[in-house]
Amino acid sequence: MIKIGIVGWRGMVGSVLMDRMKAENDFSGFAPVFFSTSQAGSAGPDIGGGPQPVMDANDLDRLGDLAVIVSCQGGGYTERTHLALRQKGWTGYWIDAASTLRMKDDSVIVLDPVNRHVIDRALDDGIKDFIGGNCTVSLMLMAIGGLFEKNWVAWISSMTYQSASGGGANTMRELVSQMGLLGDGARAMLADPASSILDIDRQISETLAGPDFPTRYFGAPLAASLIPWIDRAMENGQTREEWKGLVETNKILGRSANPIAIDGQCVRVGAMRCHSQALTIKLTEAIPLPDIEAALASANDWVSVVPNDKAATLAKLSPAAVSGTLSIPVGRIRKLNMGPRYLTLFTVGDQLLWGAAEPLRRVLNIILARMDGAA
Ligand SMILES: NC(=O)C1=CN([C@@H]2O[C@H](COP(=O)(O)OP(=O)(O)OC[C@H]3O[C@@H](n4cnc5c(N)ncnc54)[C@H](OP(=O)(O)O)[C@@H]3O)[C@@H](O)[C@H]2O)C=CC1
Ligand SMILES: N[C@@H](CC(=O)OP(=O)(O)O)C(=O)O
Repeated sequence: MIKIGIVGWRGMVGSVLMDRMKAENDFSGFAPVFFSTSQAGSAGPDIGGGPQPVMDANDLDRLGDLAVIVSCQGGGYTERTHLALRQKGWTGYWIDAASTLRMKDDSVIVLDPVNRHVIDRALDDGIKDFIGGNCTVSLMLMAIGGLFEKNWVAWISSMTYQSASGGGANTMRELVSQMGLLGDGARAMLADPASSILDIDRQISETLAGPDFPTRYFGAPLAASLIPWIDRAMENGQTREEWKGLVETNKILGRSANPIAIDGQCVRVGAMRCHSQALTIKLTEAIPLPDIEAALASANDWVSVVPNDKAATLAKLSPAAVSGTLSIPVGRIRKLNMGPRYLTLFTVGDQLLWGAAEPLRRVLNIILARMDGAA
């Protein structure tokens, strides 16, 4: 059986990946070898039949013995390990969640429901590095891939509402701690129906500004607030998260030489693990709304069009409705006052599933099928 190394299975993306691989029975097709930078020798995950042994993720000789390595370990590990393995002559497939290798010429950003043709061509060409895309970009493409397929997109402006999970496990914990403190501070007044809403509001503001309010990971309150900054600064005034929108989207679509303009503002909000985004799209033609909805809905098995009414929107188009699922609802679809070529829509997706883990397990299966076929 083909030996596949899995590094980073303990982390947040890795845990979601493990859950999905178990749910889809992926482990029946190969022999997994689990690695950790800190837990070598301890009992590893149970994929049926008891805990698996855990190997040292810094052991290049053992890694070099594998046909495929899947890493959800982080960019630092990729930097340390990928090049060192390649320099030792390792020619296996490297599948990674980290952004480190995404924009390299000899890597492909994977999102097979959207760019299966790019992945297949890369495999034909002998490419060996297959990297998951930025979560916001992947979720946007899952939502509006149908418009790109038709070549109806002239440009996009995206305004995002990104969840705490994008910052990692500690930021999710910090958001919940912040919410808890706010609730605790206001509890007595909330229990008294005669209390003044302005007193409650004052109490919330005091708690937010208090010295004990936990902001170590976000650097600012997120609960009862938001943070219009994600990732580090670029020289042109964008954040790096905003920069990824254009470069990664066009690379995924295989059109970096003739890019579609994409820009906007990326904002962290108090959702747990679903990113939402409002898109303004300039269409190449004045396409009628029913045609647009049909193209969106038929692009892949996970996207669905939500009718533009209040009941459907509240029921289906929110992080609370989507969290933990592979669904990609697209709603609030309408033409803007600016004219018939200006479209707006709103979409939500789980950033740990389609935004991180799912494209990785799917490209692993694509690669395994190729290797099987070649054997
Ligand atoms: N979070 C996200 O939304 C997304 C993340 N990514 C990328 O995926 C990579 C991994 O991200 P993420 O999963 O958030 O990272 P985590 O910090 O959750 O996990 C990374 C590694 O940290 C180590 N670790 C240390 N302490 C613990 C602990 N208490 N519990 C679990 N693991 C621990 C584990 O490695 P070890 O076993 O070696 O100690 C683990 O594999 C990053 O490159 C990130 O940029 C990509 C898309 C989305
Ligand atoms: N930057 C994303 C999460 C992430 O890990 O992105 P990337 O894989 O591009 O570094 C967010 O904060 O929501």
